Amino acid sequence: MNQARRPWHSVLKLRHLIIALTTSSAIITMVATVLASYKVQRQQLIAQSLDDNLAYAAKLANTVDGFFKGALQQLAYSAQIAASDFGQAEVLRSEVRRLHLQTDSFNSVLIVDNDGLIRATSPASSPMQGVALRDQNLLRVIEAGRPYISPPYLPASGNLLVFVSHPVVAADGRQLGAIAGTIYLKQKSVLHQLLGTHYHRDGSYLYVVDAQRRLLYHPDPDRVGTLASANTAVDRLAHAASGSEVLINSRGLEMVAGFASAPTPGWGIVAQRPLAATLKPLGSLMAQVLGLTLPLSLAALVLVWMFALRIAQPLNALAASAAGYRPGGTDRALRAVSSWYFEAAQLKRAMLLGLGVFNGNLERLEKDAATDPLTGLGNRRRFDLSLTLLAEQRAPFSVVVLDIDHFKRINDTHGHDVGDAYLRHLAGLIGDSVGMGDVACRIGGEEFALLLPDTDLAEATARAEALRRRVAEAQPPHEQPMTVSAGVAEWQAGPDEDVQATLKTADQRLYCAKTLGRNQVQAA
Ligand SMILES: Nc1nc2c(ncn2[C@@H]2O[C@H](COP(=O)(O)OP(=O)(O)OP(=O)(O)O)[C@@H](O)[C@H]2O)c(=O)[nH]1
Repeated sequence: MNQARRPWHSVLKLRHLIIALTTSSAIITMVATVLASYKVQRQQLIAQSLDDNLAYAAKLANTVDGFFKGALQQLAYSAQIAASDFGQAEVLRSEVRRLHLQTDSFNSVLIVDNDGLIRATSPASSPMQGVALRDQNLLRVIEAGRPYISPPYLPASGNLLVFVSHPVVAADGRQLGAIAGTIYLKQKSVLHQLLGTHYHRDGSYLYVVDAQRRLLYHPDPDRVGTLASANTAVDRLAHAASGSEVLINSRGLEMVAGFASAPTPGWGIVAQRPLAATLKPLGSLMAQVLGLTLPLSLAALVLVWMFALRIAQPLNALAASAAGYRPGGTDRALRAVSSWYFEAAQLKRAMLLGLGVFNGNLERLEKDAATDPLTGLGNRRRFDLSLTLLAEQRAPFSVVVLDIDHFKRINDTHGHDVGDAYLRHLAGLIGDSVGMGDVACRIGGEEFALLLPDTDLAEATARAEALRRRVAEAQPPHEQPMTVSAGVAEWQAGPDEDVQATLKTADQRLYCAKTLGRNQVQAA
């Protein structure tokens, strides 16, 4: 079936609007809170991880730096001993052995003379014993003429290593050679003890680079000795800076990195943790935030809903009253509306005021519709209605029909206006003669009628006679005297009683009064 669509304003109610408004504002507030909280928590987790990694990198850099300072002091001490007896092979061998075994700083120790010839090694089994250094990098141990830490070097043995060396200087200041300790980069060495096996299951790791960006330590052994991929941490370490930042590593992963440099070897240490691992607790943190926010938001929403409904209630009731007018009912319904706040109270007051005016107008219209404008008495309509009403109530009554005698003459002689004055004059006398409950009407041109409830024929005739006499005796509005004739009839409730027949009887008796000479009352 094709139903006509209702206009939106007849479907959309204030209650719906308020609920929609409050619900959407509650949802927006909650989403904004959760988003803001997510952002703050994320920033805090990253900041915390940056701080942790920087602190860790700085601690390790400090340890590494301390180690190299100590190692150089040990080499300086051994260099002094070696210088005092540089020609004594046994002294040199015993010193390198002591340094190697006592300090545990180096994987091997060797003394080399100015010609590059290795004079003593520990362990003694080292294949380098007696060999002449040919490699330019190694020759720098001698050429440096100062404490020196070499770049990574891959000797024939295949053990990637760095040299830490100190010149051996005679008492007269001549350099005799150098003493050097090796630190293996790929095999177990002091470096691994210092840095520990820094490995977390969450993907955190650290690596060490030298000033030329070569990797000296890395969880992936294949990368040790190669150049570190370019990133800002490595760039800044090349300038001996320290700091922390989020960067992308060689595998394209976002990492939260802290970095610090160890100035003695000129190395940099980077400790980093995957951003994803850093942000892992975010899920449970957000669940906590939601767990706290959601019940509060829902409780606030329910409260706002309830309050909104209370606000809408009087307006709903006022709107319902305005939707249809029921005489008396609308007025009662409006008065019953509990308008508990200013605007609703004002609206109710205005509606009651409007309804009062409307009811007044209605009453006046009804009255006007049943009133004769010339005399102010009831008109034919009022007379007929009253007649019907009395008959319906089965209450006995009498009817008197009155007519001005020779009224045409008054009109013809003095004019219509004077005629009207006579009509008003008679209406005044009739009005004075009726009591409570009686109905006096002008039912035709110069014809009047009285309905007298609970009045029998005799009493009605007496009252008609009294009225006739008053009219005859009263001072007329103009020089011509005025008399009236009247016919009286009585109505009693009964199976055949017809009010129209009673009226007709009264009319006939009036006609009779006219024919019998006028100025008289006929009741039979
Ligand atoms: N001034 C005035 N005259 C009216 C009005 N209505 C009716 N008439 C006049 O009333 C007169 C009635 O005349 P008739 O019915 O002949 O009766 P009458 O002259 O009173 O004579 P009887 O009734 O036989 O005594 C007419 O001249 C009407 O014009 C009215 O509202 N005002």
